[in-house]
Amino acid sequence: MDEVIELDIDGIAQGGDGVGRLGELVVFVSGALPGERVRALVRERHPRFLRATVSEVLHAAPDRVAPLISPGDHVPWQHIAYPAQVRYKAAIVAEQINKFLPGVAVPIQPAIAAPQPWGYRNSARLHADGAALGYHAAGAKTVVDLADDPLLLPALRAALAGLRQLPFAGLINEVHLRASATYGYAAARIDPAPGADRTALARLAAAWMAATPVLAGVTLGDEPLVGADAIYDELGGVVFRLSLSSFFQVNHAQAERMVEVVRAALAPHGGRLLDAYSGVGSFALPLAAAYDEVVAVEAYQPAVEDGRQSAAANQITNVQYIAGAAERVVGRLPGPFQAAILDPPRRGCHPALIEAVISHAPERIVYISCHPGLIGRDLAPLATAGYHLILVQPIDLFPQTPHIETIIVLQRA
Ligand SMILES: C[S@@+](CC[C@H](N)C(=O)[O-])C[C@H]1O[C@@H](n2cnc3c(N)ncnc32)[C@H](O)[C@@H]1O
Repeated sequence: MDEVIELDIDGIAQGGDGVGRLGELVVFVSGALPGERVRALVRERHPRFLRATVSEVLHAAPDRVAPLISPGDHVPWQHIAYPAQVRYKAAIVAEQINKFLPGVAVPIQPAIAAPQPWGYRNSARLHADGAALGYHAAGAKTVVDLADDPLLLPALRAALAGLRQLPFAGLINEVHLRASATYGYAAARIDPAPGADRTALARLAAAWMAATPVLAGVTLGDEPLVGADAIYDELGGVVFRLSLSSFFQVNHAQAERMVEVVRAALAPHGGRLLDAYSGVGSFALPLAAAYDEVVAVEAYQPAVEDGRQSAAANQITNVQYIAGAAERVVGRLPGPFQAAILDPPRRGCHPALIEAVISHAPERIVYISCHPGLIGRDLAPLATAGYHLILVQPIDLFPQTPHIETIIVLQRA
């Protein structure tokens, strides 16, 4: 029989679960908030901790609000009032840094709240299963059919509604939607179902575009199918060309704030800037005018192509893009660099990349994290090499979810 426990919640963990205790055991309870007493269903038992899911809230915290979408697995913090989400995120970052770098002073600022806690996402990855179209259920491969998603920008909600009217069953496996926040339109990439006929896919794409005036094009994987195969958006005063698979921050308003924070953190500018894990150049291109030269290193070739085309279209001539793994490329670059930006994917920086950056001895380093649990691991060698933290700035790019973005500025001693 399923085990039900009753406990008080007094903390919140990296990953988003409420935290309580049952005797000697720590219990991570999804859907629970600090200050609550809950009944919870045990999902996993480990020697020192349990994982459980709230089944009944016996005493609700003042921060609890009614969820907007059901079941809403992709918005696991929608039961938390938005100001509290922002507070919890800064607290999680501070706790994670203290845990991994004990004794290091952490100059943490309050998290920068998003101007729009809903209706901000400029991209979505939807899965199709027969006539169902939506996100995967939490921790499973089953597709939860999704009539609408208020987390998305209006152009993407229109694209989703347009596709749902059409006979897509058996033709598509996945759909990646990307919107231009600045210009208010969208494009889509279809990953076909096995054996789907290309002509039928082209007909579906054309019908989808006819039903959705804001949809400018549909690609089949990376190949053009009907209409546009990229979108254009602005960031930091630069017009970017974006293929449908290149990385671009999902929250445009907060990406603008990130560029501002990074620009201010690196002042005084001048000399050479290294932008490692640069993507299309979201920092490299807006900051180019402040440096003699910027070297942008990115492993994903389509993002490098987008970056080069964007640089040319904006008449930016002092940014050099290098396609390759940062951990192999950066150590071989000629120095010196006065400043470096490190913005790795969720798995954090490769240790060889950190060593290579240290060898270039930049005066200032901006490290951008989307995984607070790895900040301590990545910063430890920098701290040992004499860099100290001068700013820790969480910024909320992902309202309604426990994901946390943090900009960390380090200065060479
Ligand atoms: C979090 S994104 C940041 C992109 C960019 N700074 C931005 O804000 O748009 C991480 C980027 O690192 C790239 N990447 C992943 N592994 C890499 C590696 N080993 N070397 C270089 N780039 C890598 C990804 O393709 C992605 O574009």
